[in-house]
Order: sequence, then C-alpha cells, then structure tokens
Amino acid sequence: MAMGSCGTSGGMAGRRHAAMLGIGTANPTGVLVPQDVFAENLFRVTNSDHLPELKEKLRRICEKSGIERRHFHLTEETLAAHPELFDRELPSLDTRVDMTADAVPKLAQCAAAKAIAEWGRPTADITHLVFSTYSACQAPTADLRLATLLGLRPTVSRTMLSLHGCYGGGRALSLAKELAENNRGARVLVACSEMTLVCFGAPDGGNIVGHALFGDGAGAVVIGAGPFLDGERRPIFEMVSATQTTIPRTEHALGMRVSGGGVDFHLAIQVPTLVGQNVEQCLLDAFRSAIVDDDDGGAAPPPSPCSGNGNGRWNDLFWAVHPGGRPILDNINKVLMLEPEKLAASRHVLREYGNMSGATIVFVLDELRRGRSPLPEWGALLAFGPGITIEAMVLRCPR
Ligand SMILES: CC(C)(COP(=O)(O)OP(=O)(O)OC[C@H]1O[C@@H](n2cnc3c(N)ncnc32)[C@H](O)[C@@H]1OP(=O)(O)O)[C@@H](O)C(=O)NCCC(=O)NCCSC(=O)CC(=O)O
Repeated sequence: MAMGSCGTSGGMAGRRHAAMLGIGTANPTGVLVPQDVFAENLFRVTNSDHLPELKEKLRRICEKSGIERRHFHLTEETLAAHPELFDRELPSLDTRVDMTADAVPKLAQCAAAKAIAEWGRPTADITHLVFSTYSACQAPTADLRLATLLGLRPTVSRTMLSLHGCYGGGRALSLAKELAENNRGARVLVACSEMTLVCFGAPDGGNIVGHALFGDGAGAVVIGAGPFLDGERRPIFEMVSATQTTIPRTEHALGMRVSGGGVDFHLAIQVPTLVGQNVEQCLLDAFRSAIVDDDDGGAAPPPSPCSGNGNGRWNDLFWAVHPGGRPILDNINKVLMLEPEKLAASRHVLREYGNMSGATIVFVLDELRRGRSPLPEWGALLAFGPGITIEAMVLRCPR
C-alpha cells in the first residue's frame, strides 16, 4: 500500500459519513462480584467445593485476567430457586430462555434510553434498529421486545444479530453505518445486550476461562448521517470506513453452541496469538478503504499508517479495541508498538466490567469520549469473535 503522511488533517470529510450521535451503557444492578472472591463464590453457589484443584486454577486465572469486578444479572437467590442452572444433570434451556426473554431487552432498554436522551431527538425519529446478543433463543426476537419497551414506531426496520459473540457490537455498528449512509434521514439505534445467565453453569475443566472473563452489560448507540436535525447533538465519532475479515482456518478456535444446558463457549488457548498475528493487516485494509472512500471528494484525507516497523505511526491514532482478554490487548500493544496509554480505555473497561461480549466495544467508545485529554482526530475500532472474525473501523473525532 502507498505509504503517505501519517499526520492528521482538519476540516470536515466531504462525504456524509455516518456518525455516532448518542451513546449509552447499562449493567444489571443486582450483583457486582469482585474478581478476587469470584472463584470462592462460584464454587460455593454451585456446590462445587469438592473440586479444589479446579477452584485453585480458576483463582489463578482470575488473578491474571486484568479484571477487578463484574456485574451479573443472576443472584444467589435466583440460583437457589433454579438449581438446574448449575446442575448439568437437569435440563435448563427452558429456564434460560424464559429469563433471557425479559432480562436481555430490558437491559438494552436502559442503555438505549441513555443513548436516545443524549442524541436529543424524540424516540419516534428512530427509523432502524439493529440488536445484537448471544442470548437470542426465541421469536419474536428481542429486538421487537426492545422496540415495544422504547415505544419505537411500528414502521421501524429491525434487524437481529444472533450469536456473533464479541464481534456483534462491531458488526452492528458497521451495519448501522451502511443503513444511515444509504437511507436519507435514517436514524439507526444499535443495541447490544449480553447476559451470562444463558451460559452460566457449574465449573468444569472445559469452560473455566469463560467463567473468569465474561460479565453482563448492554451498550447502545444512535447513528445517523447528515444533514443533522434540530436538537441533534454534534457527532461524537464519525464512522469513516469499516471492514470485516475472517482469519482463514480458525473456525475451531472460538465458538458458542446452544445445548440442553444453555450456551457453551469454546475459547482455544491460541486466540490471543491468532488475533495478534492478523490484526495489523486488518487495520491496513480498513485504512486503505478509508482512503479510497475519501477519493469521492473528501476534503480531509485519513492518515495512511504503515505496518509496525517502529515508526510509531499507529500511535497517532486513538484506539477503541474490544478487550477480549488481557493477553489479547498485550499482543495488540506489542504488534502495533503502541504506547501503553493507547489501550487505556480498553483496559479500564476490562478491569471494571470484564468481557461483556458484543456490548463491550460500546463501553470502550463511551470511556474514550469521556477521557480527560483530547483525542487525536483519527482512530481505529477493533472487535473480534467467532470465525475468527475481526471487525475494523476507521473513526474520526470531529473538531
Ligand atoms: C486465561 C488468562 C487470564 C490467563 O492469563 P495468562 O495467559 O497470562 O496466564 P497463563 O499462561 O499463566 O495461564 C493461566 C492458566 O490459564 C490456562 N489457560 C489460558 N488460556 C486458556 C484457554 N483458552 N483455555 C483453557 N485454559 C487456558 C493456562 O493453561 C494456565 O493453566 P495452569 O495455571 O493450570 O497452568 C488469559 O490467557 C486470557 O484472558 N485468556 C482469554 C483470551 C481469550 O480467548 N479471549 C477471547 C474471549 S472471547 C471474545 O472476546 C470473543 C467472543 O466470545 O466472541
């Protein structure tokens, strides 16, 4: 690829790129578990104390996770009333489907209400809804329930993304960008709501890392392209270009599967390495596509960073990276030779909430725009999930 200057540029892009106009996040209010007592709690509430070696391993993993606390919808009282949620001998899918049908859209509603309030226009102006969750188990799907809870118009155009896992948030944002840019006046609500109750179970050797990583949360973003309407706030982030890449022959590495006992996660030990090895090419593709896109008449060419050869150009950007796990962030940091503070927002979200799958990237965006120091003009978003799929997006923070 042509290596241009990595300097930033001023002015508005010529094309009407979609932009984020409101961002909201929410967590269940019920249970906040400090990570240093998580293993102890989990083994106690699931009657698993007869497995001390596994408990010790979970404790070791929790210590290395980079997580300090996580929010959960499931309370000890609910577990006591529903032993099927941790006793693998008992069928539990019905219970999980019933619980998620209500809880998942309600959590999304909390996040969406904040995003809509910040956006500044009436809820009736939402034209499209894109909902992503790994807890979609019935139809009509959770997007309809959310539309009803929010009082969206019956003509709202709904799309449900199911089991995309941790790249669901990136996919939903990317789809919303296309909808907003190709439908004049469209205002797209993205909602990602993730709850571990669909995969919660007694610890066994197979799912031990998932127990240490995942938490519950929802994120929502209102997206639109100009011209902007009365009352709409200034764009928070412009979404300049987006790419999706599947790393060949890595289907085995990361996955989810619905069984009688809920959703099982599979996380291969190689995931952080695979993401690290492939992420830079995805970024180069995303920036190349941003430059091509800008040839349409844009006045503000995006930077053209070049591969990590020590020139530090990736450090000219701000970074919204899905914190899939601490070693994933460490590997990205290393491969791109980023200054440590570049991934501070991702590490903060991992520390405070854990990995909330598809919703996590919205928390990172929210954390970034709340930061004390001004952001560079250009930035990159990265999210990963089963496939292994990498979503990359070039962002611009308007001046
Ligand atoms: C589990 C960790 C906190 C461990 O930290 P470290 O790797 O630094 O520490 P370590 O090498 O000493 O490993 C500690 C113990 O964890 C074990 N271990 C590590 N990774 C494992 C894995 N994937 N499966 C099973 N065991 C694993 C090691 O063998 C070791 O066991 P012992 O102590 O017995 O020797 C980390 O590797 C991590 O966060 N991994 C998850 C990364 C990941 O896959 N994220 C994607 C999430 S999914 C996602 O974001 C997308 C989606 O779901 O869609």
